[in-house]
Amino acid sequence: MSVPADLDHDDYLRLQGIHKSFGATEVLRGIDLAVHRGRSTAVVGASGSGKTTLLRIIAGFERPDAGTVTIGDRQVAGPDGMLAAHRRNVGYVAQDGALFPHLTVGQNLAFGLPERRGSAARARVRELLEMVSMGPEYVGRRPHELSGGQQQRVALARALAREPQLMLLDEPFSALDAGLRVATRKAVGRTLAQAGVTSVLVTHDQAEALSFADQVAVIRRGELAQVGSPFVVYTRPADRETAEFLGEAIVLDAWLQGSLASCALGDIPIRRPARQGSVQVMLRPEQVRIAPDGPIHGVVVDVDYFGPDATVRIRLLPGPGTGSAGQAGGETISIRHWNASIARPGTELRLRVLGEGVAFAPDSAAVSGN
Ligand SMILES: Nc1ncnc2c1ncn2[C@@H]1O[C@H](COP(=O)(O)OP(=O)(O)OP(=O)(O)O)[C@@H](O)[C@H]1O
Repeated sequence: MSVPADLDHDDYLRLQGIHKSFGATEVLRGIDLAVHRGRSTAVVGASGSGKTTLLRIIAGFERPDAGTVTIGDRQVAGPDGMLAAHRRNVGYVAQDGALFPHLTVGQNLAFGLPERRGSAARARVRELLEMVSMGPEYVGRRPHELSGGQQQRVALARALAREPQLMLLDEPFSALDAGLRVATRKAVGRTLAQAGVTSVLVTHDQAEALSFADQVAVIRRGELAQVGSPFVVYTRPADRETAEFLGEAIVLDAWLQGSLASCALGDIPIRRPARQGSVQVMLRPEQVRIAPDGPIHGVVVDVDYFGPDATVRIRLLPGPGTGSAGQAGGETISIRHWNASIARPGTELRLRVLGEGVAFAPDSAAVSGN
């Protein structure tokens, strides 16, 4: 198969114009995505948005209706045909790890090796376990004698056994409880980065996507709504739906003049505004701080406490600091604060906004689900 002329040499995986329907359901509608060699991309989206279908197309388990998949310098799916899944040099880790339950850890790992027995195989099994931070004492255990996190790490080690250049991870941490999920995710991320393996993770968990990957691709109804670094997609989301999908957002009506959006939280600087006049301005809750000398006045409506911090709902009051557009206050916003006890309902507070906001078209719809 051909080498595409426009392949960026830093890209190890490139998808161009991928379409896929199942019967009358159009699941993927023109996906373009490039993943740099040795780097990680998280594809994040709501249930049913097409994540798994996309991963299965990259793996070679599904055929795209249109578009091309290029891995390394080889087009593996496109008008010229399909390269079989087992010839793509791709590892795949599913949600449940899918270890063989009747085989030991050592046998599960050896399954992927060209030589399954002998001292070389035993040494390689130990090396693979080491890569996922597990000692040789696990070799003789069966999957049911491991924790969920250990099972997932063995599944990753098994997928690494064939030394794939590309690792595909389909919600591999979602069955783990919160603490284990974070630790396993870190261990897996470190292992893949050290091995120089290019990886694509699909997840519906925004925090997981933002913390795991160098690049985040937000998928919505079969299309990529935005692709960028975790910092950029979180702080400068392309639209309101993306903003609200990726985290909590404060969205207020505003009037944008020059690079200042005037709203109930005062005049908010906007980075490179694309429009002027009537807009909606978006801030992340952590950008609004309680400050005794802050220019914005508000009154606490209620507090939702959950450990490291609390969500404090605040009704904004008209005050000297409110925007020049003449908003009279009355909007309610939710912010985060570490000390729930200073924010009892009815308490008057003063607020300060940090950093820049993002402006969206005024008719931006709120999240509609999928
Ligand atoms: N083999 C198939 N035949 C028919 N429809 C399918 C098939 N595979 C997926 N679909 C449909 O395609 C849509 C996207 O499914 P997909 O599994 O890719 O989504 P997802 O984003 O991974 O969702 P989830 O997070 O729930 O796993 C769904 O509506 C699903 O029902």
